[in-house]
Amino acid sequence: MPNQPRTAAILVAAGRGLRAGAGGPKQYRSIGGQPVIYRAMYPFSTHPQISAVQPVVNPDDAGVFDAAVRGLRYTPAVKGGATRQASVHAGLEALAAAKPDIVLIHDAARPFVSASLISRAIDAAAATGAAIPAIPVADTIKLVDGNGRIEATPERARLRIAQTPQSFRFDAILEAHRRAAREGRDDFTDDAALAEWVGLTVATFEGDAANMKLTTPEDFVREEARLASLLGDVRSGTGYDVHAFGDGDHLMICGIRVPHTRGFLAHSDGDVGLHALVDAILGALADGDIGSHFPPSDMKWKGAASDKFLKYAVERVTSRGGRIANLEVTLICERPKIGPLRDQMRARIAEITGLDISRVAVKATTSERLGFTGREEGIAATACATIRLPWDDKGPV
Ligand SMILES: Nc1ccn([C@@H]2O[C@H](COP(=O)(O)OP(=O)(O)OP(=O)(O)O)[C@@H](O)[C@H]2O)c(=O)n1
Ligand SMILES: C[C@](O)(CO)[C@H](O)COP(=O)(O)O
Repeated sequence: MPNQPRTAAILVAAGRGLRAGAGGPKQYRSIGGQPVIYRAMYPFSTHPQISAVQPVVNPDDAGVFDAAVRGLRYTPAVKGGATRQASVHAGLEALAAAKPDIVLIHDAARPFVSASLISRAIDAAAATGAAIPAIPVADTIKLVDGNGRIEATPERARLRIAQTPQSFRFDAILEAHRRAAREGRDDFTDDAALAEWVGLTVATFEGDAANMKLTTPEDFVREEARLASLLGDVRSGTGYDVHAFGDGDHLMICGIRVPHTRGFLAHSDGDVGLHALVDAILGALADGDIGSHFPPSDMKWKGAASDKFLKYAVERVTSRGGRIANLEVTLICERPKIGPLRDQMRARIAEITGLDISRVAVKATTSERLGFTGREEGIAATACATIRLPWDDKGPV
């Protein structure tokens, strides 16, 4: 095994979710405001050790699949089979040409998988060749006959609940699936069972009680309530920007054109208000700053309208499944007078960001004729953004 094994992930999503009741296949239903499959795929798509994410879907779901995972990194989906086992096999065959060293196989119906569980799965496969996440059993389990009479009480301390992502050396699990297909075995409910059948030793590693599979309508009700009760991953960021005045007859401030006796000296349109907001949002995401995303050295941004920058920052939040709770900007200048323009600016920021205007504040102050803003050499702006990400790899704050 190379030092840095190439690791792919298969996301099986071709099931019909019959046990979950009405509402279409459960992986496309919403949980905590996001499609189940988006939550299940996101930690794989963003994991630095996963080189490819291979979804397996039912062709009837192609449209809803595309919409549900928009913005995530994955290779084109392949068609699933009539059973979970057949769907996994289809995913493995799709990866056969790329031949990764390790493959992780995950249920799209397990939306609460974390980055750390994925890392454990990769480490376990690298160390053992075949491993699954497992959690201890809390209740006593009975083995019963067809009439419900107890045949045996297995020793609870040795029982485990099997989860996904299950991780394997790619060539071994592909060969195991091919052999099962050749021999007409299609009854394995997980890949570990199939691996055991071909004689592989399968290890276990620490699973995660939160990484449950959504199977029944009650699972949806319970997990929806749990998510609603969480504060979520709330973050705030601040931004600051300054632009000097030059020649001109108008200024762009907070997305609106303000007639003025001066213009801005700037690479873009010089909209200090929007620039400060972009930095506040990127700050909340710990995702660099406006200069790192739109370098002033890049001629592409010369004279650019700053609403593009703000839209981009908002998309950085929404593509992570997050939402902006509120935006606030304070403009520091003697002139132009911001008060009469305040609501127009709030409306424009709300329009650019898709927020309700009640979540957008525009404030202004002078600097009492002190400093560069007091001397009317330019305008400064500070901003603050609060965002809420739906969950965090390290758990809710
Ligand atoms: N033919 C199938 C059956 C299941 N799966 C996937 O395997 C995972 C675990 O299966 P399960 O929870 O049983 O899902 P369903 O088969 O959809 O559910 P049900 O048995 O209630 O119909 C799910 O992500 C499901 O989409 C699949 O890709 N192809
Ligand atoms: C693979 C699995 O999620 C491990 O617990 C489980 O076996 C899937 O079973 P299902 O019958 O497809 O629900």
